[in-house]
Amino acid sequence: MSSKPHQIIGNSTALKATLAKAKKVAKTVLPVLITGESGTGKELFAQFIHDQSRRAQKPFVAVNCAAIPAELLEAELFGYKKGAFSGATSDKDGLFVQASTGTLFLDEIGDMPLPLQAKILRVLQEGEVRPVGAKAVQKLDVRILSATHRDLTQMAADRKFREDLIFRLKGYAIQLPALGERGHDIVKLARAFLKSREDFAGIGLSRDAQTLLMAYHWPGNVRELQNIILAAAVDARRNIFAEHLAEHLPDAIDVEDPSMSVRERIISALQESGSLALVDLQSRLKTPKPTIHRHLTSMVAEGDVSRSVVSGQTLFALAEPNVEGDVPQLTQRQEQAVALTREHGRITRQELAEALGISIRTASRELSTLVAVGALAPDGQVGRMAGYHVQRNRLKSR
Ligand SMILES: Nc1ncnc2c1ncn2[C@@H]1O[C@H](COP(=O)(O)OP(=O)(O)OP(=O)(O)O)[C@@H](O)[C@H]1O
Repeated sequence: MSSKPHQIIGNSTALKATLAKAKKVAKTVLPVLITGESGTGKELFAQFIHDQSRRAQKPFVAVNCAAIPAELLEAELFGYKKGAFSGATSDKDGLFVQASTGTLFLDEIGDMPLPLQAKILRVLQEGEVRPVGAKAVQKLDVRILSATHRDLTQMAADRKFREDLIFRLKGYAIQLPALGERGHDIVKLARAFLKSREDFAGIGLSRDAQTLLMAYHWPGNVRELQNIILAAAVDARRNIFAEHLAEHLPDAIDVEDPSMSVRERIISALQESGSLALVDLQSRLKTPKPTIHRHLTSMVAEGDVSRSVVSGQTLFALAEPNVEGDVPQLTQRQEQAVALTREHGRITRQELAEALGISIRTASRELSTLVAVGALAPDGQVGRMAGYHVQRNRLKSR
């Protein structure tokens, strides 16, 4: 339970842009369709739009269309008259009427059965509802918000969702970013979840736990983060460490080396495969496409990665290492790293971090850069055991 209900946590660029849209549309009575992966906060945003609207003091009624059996959904939404069916022992207002003058939030709208879609369309078009078994219609004044994690346009193409209903629902569209696109919000959210719980008061997040949180791809988004943080907090004493989290993470991550950043994982995937398309990188790294794309764009700009189009498909590969005569400018620290590697014959991230007095994450980054410029070569081992040696004849000292 959150101490501040409906507070939307995060100040990443992606989240702020979405919040700004939500605030603007809240001032109107346009229907809003909120899309985004499961657990990204669609219901929270719906509540936020209502709270920011002129209807804030009026009812906010939410219904999960996927949770109510199809045969009950109609009566639930439109209400019914006594005797309309067996079990209808008295008149009952439907959710449309209960939300009157306020907001009705149709969650998981993509799961609404087709016959009911037609009825909803009629209600939205005509602004009136007829309870099951009633002769008369009731006028409505309801603002409609809806949400789905499904691709309604694709569903319409597959004839599973009515296109005309999409137009009615989508007066304005808000697409929520996946958690993996929200950068440091992940740690902010994790802290907020711990703080909001009396039973976990005082439990902190160690550095390695934060690094792991940032490195994980969060297929279940904020809901998954919340579950995992709270489960890890049960095992922790004062601080949550990476191993507490790792125990509860369902998907593979290089837990041995949580400092492996998206860039490092891109480099390692390209080292293994030669060249890959964006979609291959996405499935290997289990990281959202926009995140990988953002990194790839700057890696191409920095000359670490090359881009080519083969049979209409864009492929990415590690850029050719520098050859003699085209000597990259290394920083002093990078030169020290090369010298240390030469001295030891082979070096790991941990050894480099210790020798230079830097964090493992920074050491990893420096090693990746040195691999990308052709100064060092990896020895093929993974995680904490990964070692690097000097790439002979590739680099001249400055
Ligand atoms: N930015 C945020 N700040 C604080 N809490 C958040 C945020 N985003 C999501 N949450 C919390 O994460 C949980 C999941 O959010 P919510 O139920 O709104 O997601 P959803 O997108 O509607 O999921 P689904 O599609 O599975 O129904 C909720 O407990 C919600 O309060």
